[in-house]
Amino acid sequence: MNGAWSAAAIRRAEARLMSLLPPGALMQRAAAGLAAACARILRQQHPERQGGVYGSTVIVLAGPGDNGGDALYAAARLADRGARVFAVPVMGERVHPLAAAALTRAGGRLVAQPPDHCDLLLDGVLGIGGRPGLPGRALDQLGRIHARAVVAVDVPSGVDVDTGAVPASAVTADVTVAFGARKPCHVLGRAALLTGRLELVDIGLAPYLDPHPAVSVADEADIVGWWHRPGPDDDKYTRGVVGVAAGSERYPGAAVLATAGALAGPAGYVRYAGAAAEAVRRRHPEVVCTPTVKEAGRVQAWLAGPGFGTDEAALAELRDALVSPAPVVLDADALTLIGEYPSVLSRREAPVVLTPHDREYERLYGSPPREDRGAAAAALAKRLNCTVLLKGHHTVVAGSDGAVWANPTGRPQLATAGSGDVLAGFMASLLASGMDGVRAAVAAAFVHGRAGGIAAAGHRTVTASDVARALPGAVGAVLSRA
Ligand SMILES: NC(=O)C1=CN([C@@H]2O[C@H](COP(=O)(O)OP(=O)(O)OC[C@H]3O[C@@H](n4cnc5c(N)ncnc54)[C@H](OP(=O)(O)O)[C@@H]3O)[C@@H](O)[C@H]2O)[C@@H](O)CC1
Ligand SMILES: Nc1ncnc2c1ncn2[C@@H]1O[C@H](COP(=O)(O)OP(=O)(O)O)[C@@H](O)[C@H]1O
Ligand SMILES: [K+]
Repeated sequence: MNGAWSAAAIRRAEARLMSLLPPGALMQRAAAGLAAACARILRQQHPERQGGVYGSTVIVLAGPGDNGGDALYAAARLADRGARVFAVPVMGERVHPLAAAALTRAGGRLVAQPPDHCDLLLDGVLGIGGRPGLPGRALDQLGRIHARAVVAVDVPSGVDVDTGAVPASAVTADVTVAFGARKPCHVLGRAALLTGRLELVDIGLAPYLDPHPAVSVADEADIVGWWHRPGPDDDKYTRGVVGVAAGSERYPGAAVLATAGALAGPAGYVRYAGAAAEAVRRRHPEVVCTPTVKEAGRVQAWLAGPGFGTDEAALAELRDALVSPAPVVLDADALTLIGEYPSVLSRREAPVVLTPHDREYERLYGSPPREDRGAAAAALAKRLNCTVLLKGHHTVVAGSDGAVWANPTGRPQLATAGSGDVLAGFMASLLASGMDGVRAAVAAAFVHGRAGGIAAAGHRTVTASDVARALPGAVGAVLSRA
């Protein structure tokens, strides 16, 4: 598991580590890692030039704090290797004095107006001490400089480090070189998009970090650890039976896609309950169909909602699914029904996972999700005592205990009608196999995102059926990667 730590937690760890090191040592570690990352980028830009750094033009936007210090020290290292370096103080004349002196000694220049083209722009305006928004001088320079690559130092300046919100102007980076650990802005919300590719520089902070990150990020090893692989004593029942209450005569496709998602998961048996049995049987002969939830028999997890409507009959089906002691995933129309009749959840004790997109979230919570998407998901999870998977770019999962996970996979091509049905069916299969609600949501988003990647390879257009077809391959890729 990877994690992201708040600015305050990073500062606590930094204080512990710093007390054991000579003054300035940590900043030198950071600057050395940053300079190495910049040199790699310059080498990729100019493979013909020896080393890549010599003869390149580097501009530093230097803020008043240690973030500017890191940038200036790194730029000094690049100047030592023959880069032409121009540093622009963007907060009056306030810059890290020792780092500025090191840059000047190495042949770099502090200027008010740098060239308007460069190979690399180093954003050293603000780090974890920054409040959202950029100083005017930084904005002016960002507007006029054409950079072949923008590298953010630690975080893209201007973002809200602890939430990933971007309420005001901020830097858009190609690469962010972060020190010691991820911060929430690297993995959550719009800030995660501004981060670009993330490179972590190890400055020795890890042993001093709190054991629990503010935001967790799953990796392949987590999914492998949570996955129930069938053993010699398993049969189709012990692997878990998943029930899918989805689709209708009007929307049979939702049933087909949700059952396709369920079939790609670890459960051993998929039951379908609803009015789209004909379409489901035609596409998936292995699915056992009944007209209603009550007639479906026992399952270890239900999915209810996609395409099953919001009328009386749908509400009755939803109530029947919620009566069962099995965990339940509620998606789409079920979320609309819960918004209208919140009392149907009130006597429920077994786990529930809700999978809203932003408009569904608003129906459930009464207002749209805040830009702090981790807090938004956690607030809904707490209020309804459920697990919440808030969809979108960088999907967020929150448990009712406040735990927040950011999904690192996925791509905008997944925003295609029906892809959420596939996700919900797949998640229900994970629940049926015995995974708990938060893990099932985290693992489903992770693998679904990978399936989107496989389906979109080579810039192919992607439909929900493509995502469903790619899911078994994505499962295989994830389970064999760790
Ligand atoms: N932690 C670690 O382990 C390590 C940390 N390291 C580095 O230190 C960085 C943190 O440095 P930092 O604490 O000096 O804060 P930083 O973000 O540079 O600037 C704060 C200054 O900006 C100002 N200011 C704030 N918001 C503003 C705004 N919107 N617009 C304008 N001004 C604004 C604010 O001024 P104020 O108004 O509060 O007086 C204050 O003076 C960290 O990100 C990493 O790069 C590494 O060197 C080594 C290991
Ligand atoms: N901009 C985006 N970038 C990445 N993934 C996205 C984006 N927008 C939506 N998604 C993903 O696409 C899926 C869409 O689900 P949903 O909105 O429920 O669609 P539907 O109801 O049509 O099935 C979700 O997995 C969501 O996280
Ligand atoms: K920065």
